[in-house]
Amino acid sequence: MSTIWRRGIHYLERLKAANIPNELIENGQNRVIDASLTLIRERAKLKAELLRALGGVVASASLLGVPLGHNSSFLQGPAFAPPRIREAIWCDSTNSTTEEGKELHDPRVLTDVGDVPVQEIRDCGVNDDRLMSVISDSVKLVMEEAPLRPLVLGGDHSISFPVVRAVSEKLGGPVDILHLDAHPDIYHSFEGNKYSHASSFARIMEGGYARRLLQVGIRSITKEGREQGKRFGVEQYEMRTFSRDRELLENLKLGEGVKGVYISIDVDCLDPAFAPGVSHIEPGGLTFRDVLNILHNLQADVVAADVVEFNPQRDTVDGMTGMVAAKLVRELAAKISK
Ligand SMILES: NC(=[NH2+])NCCC[C@H](N)C(=O)O
Ligand SMILES: [Mn+2]
Ligand SMILES: [Mn+2]
Repeated sequence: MSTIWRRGIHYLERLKAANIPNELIENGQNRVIDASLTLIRERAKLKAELLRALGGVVASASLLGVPLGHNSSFLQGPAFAPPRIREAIWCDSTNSTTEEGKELHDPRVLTDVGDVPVQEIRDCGVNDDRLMSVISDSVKLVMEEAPLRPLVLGGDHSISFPVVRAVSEKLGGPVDILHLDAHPDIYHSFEGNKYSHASSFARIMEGGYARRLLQVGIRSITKEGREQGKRFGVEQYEMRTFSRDRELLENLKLGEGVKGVYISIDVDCLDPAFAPGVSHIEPGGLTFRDVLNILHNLQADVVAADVVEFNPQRDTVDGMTGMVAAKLVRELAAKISK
């Protein structure tokens, strides 16, 4: 697949070459984007009205799918993840109770506002600057509706930048970020793409959207990854020292003195034995229980979270990684809601 196709500009170029007036193109793009935001806004409003009528809910997780895969440097399958994750969340092979006893069918724990229609928007020739703004705006629409808090389903990891930007702008200050990943995703730009999934945390740190960034599960890091980490004061916990760091990571307290805590889980933080359905297979990772121990013991006010990089096109036939991603989402919903 050509880079041009992946960046989604070919369609616009073709329309322009055919002498279609800019105004006509832009007007259509605006209408499609407005319609997309309207659907998310109205669903968020409805869910929040119901919760406020119930009363006594401080925070409730609300799913927002961002089916975007074109900023991946390798495979684009993560664009197909959100519906697979939803399907696995409600799969009858399990039940709707989280490990610590929260009930997922209870809207005070989890609701859903649907997906940002990424493909439909790109099909109108919308570029990535604008698309990233639409993602940020969608996240803000969810946060607008207390007690909803966004629980975002990726998508490749590029989506964390517009999501964290929105969270920080909406809350009016930086957050602390717990980022679980095999990779630091902090290249200044990757293959010339500043929105690459391998650069999202460079954009987040440059923007001043995070005070602390803790990266856990790291085992594929280049010289630039380490240098950028130092430059931005990132706390990088590498797998090669995990047995030593475990104690600390399983007793984290984050977010004091800032607006809250954001959790970003790249499914490839897990060892491929636990999660083979990812684009970037990187042996030597965390066990599923390592991740849950870190999450369950974390002391934090989690204001939003994402689960990214699940690639259904690389999953086993029984959808094992879909269940893994779904369980991460379920446990994050439990962590967020209160
Ligand atoms: N979000 C991700 N899965 N990023 C993977 C980035 C892989 C990239 N080749 C690197 O060297 O870091
Ligand atoms: Mn990543
Ligand atoms: Mn990764």
